[in-house]
Amino acid sequence: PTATATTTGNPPPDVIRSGYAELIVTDLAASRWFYVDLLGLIVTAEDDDAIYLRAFEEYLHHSLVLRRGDMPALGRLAYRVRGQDQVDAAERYFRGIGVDTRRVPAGATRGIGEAVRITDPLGFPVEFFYDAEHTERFTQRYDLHHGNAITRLDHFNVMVPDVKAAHRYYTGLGFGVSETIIDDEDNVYAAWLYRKQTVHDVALTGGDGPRLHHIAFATAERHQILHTCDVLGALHKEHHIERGPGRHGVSNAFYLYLRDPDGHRIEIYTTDYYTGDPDNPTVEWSVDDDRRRSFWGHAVVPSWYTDGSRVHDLDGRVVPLSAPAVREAERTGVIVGADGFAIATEGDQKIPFKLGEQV
Ligand SMILES: O=C1C=CC(S(=O)(=O)O)=CC1(O)O
Ligand SMILES: [Fe+2]
Repeated sequence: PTATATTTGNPPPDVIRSGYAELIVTDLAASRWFYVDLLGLIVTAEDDDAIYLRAFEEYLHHSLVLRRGDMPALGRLAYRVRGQDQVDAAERYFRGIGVDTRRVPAGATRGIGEAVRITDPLGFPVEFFYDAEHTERFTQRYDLHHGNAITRLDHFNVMVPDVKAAHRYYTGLGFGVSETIIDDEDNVYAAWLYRKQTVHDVALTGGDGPRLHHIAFATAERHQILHTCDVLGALHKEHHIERGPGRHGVSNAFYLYLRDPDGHRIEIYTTDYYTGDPDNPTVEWSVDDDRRRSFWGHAVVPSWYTDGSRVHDLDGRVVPLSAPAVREAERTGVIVGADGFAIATEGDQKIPFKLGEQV
């Protein structure tokens, strides 16, 4: 995929992957239990206000920051670019398209070098960085791995009122499109876009936005996801499981969705597929195909479509929401749109035990 220069001729920054996220949490100790004791992320650094976490294959300072705040929110999504010169390119490109663009000094985020922060055209707080402190990579520290060893950050999923506009924005940054959910009336319900050579670094979910849908981490193998489920059951904390475990249609990944103590959604994800050739084809799913979200046809709980985390602007204020301008086809009469709560049928018979019949 090739990026398109702006009208001022400035090419977009060369993004290599989703780099880190900052989540605002209301109880740092409760969040520490969830992300460190339960999920097994490694603490690179911590102080009274924040915890800096990384996964076992990661050698940069962190891929997740938990920062204490009064209400849960997304503080920032950060993409790593290919070099410090691409931070400069980001500044030129985003000033060129007229969005709020600010350069921050090294250390503005502990462990991260000089970077550029924007409010992107979709309303999200996004940082572009390269320089970052290196730390020990625990890939083979099996003495420290729990049974659910998380290997790395995989992707962001964001909720936007206009998926098509968000799709245009990200393809303009040179992201490839690996998969979409569409209908026969040219509606796009969701899309998955990538810079690294897997299914996505960012996914677009239709709904009121800007909101964060989830942050996803990868494990190496499915059994590590199942171990997290067993641990939650054993601890009688099973209420943290929102959806799954299961197999996705889109991405083909094996998945589990959790809700952290503040309700932020975290996906644990493994075995998607390679997308690195220039002619990698886009997989298009019909919104009527009940295998799209869960390949085995499992119902998707309503909260997975309706809930998301509010986002901060660059000054820490909550960004107001916009609703989808055009309500999707009224197959379900639900404002989330046809991609949620589909009515499953066999021939002309509705299937009573499927979710769409129950909401
Ligand atoms: O990572 C993902 C891959 C697939 C899906 S879906 O539920 O299959 O649409 C959701 C997701 O964006 O979380
Ligand atoms: Fe995901």
